[in-house]
Amino acid sequence: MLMDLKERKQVPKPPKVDKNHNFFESMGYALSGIKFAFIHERNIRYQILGLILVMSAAWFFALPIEKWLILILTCAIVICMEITNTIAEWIIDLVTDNQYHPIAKNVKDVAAGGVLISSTMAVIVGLLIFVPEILLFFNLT
Ligand SMILES: Nc1ncnc2c1ncn2[C@@H]1O[C@H](COP(=O)(O)OP(=O)(O)OP(=O)(O)O)[C@@H](O)[C@H]1O
Repeated sequence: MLMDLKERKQVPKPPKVDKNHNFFESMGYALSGIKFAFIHERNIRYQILGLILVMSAAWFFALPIEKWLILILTCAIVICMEITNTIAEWIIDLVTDNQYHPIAKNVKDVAAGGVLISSTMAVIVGLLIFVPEILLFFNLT
């Protein structure tokens, strides 16, 4: 009887492939997805570091709420585009089994283009918001 229980404990749970049954289950898998992306994607780590630096600078310059909102939304767009790019890369690698395909190239290039556009816009937004603050801080206006 004791042996039975011990053996049963060692049986690995089958991988989950059905739908989530409640909000907390969905949340748990979403958080593990973020953790996985953070561990495996260097760019996401850089972007989260960038988010922390931008938020610290916003706090340092005591920016008004409107500018906080713009910065938060801009950072969120960049991180979400990076996550979309990561999804595209993994799906392509899964489907092509890492073999060359011209459509796979287009999908990956377009996804990377989305990241490039959002990051470029984020840099412009950052310059527009922070350059006047820096000039004011050093009395250069
Ligand atoms: N299966 C494939 N078929 C055709 N081209 C591919 C394939 N896999 C990758 N490529 C090409 O190589 C490029 C880099 O792909 P890769 O998956 O390494 O992205 P990455 O360098 O990890 O991107 P990131 O810098 O966003 O993490 C793609 O943009 C694409 O042009």
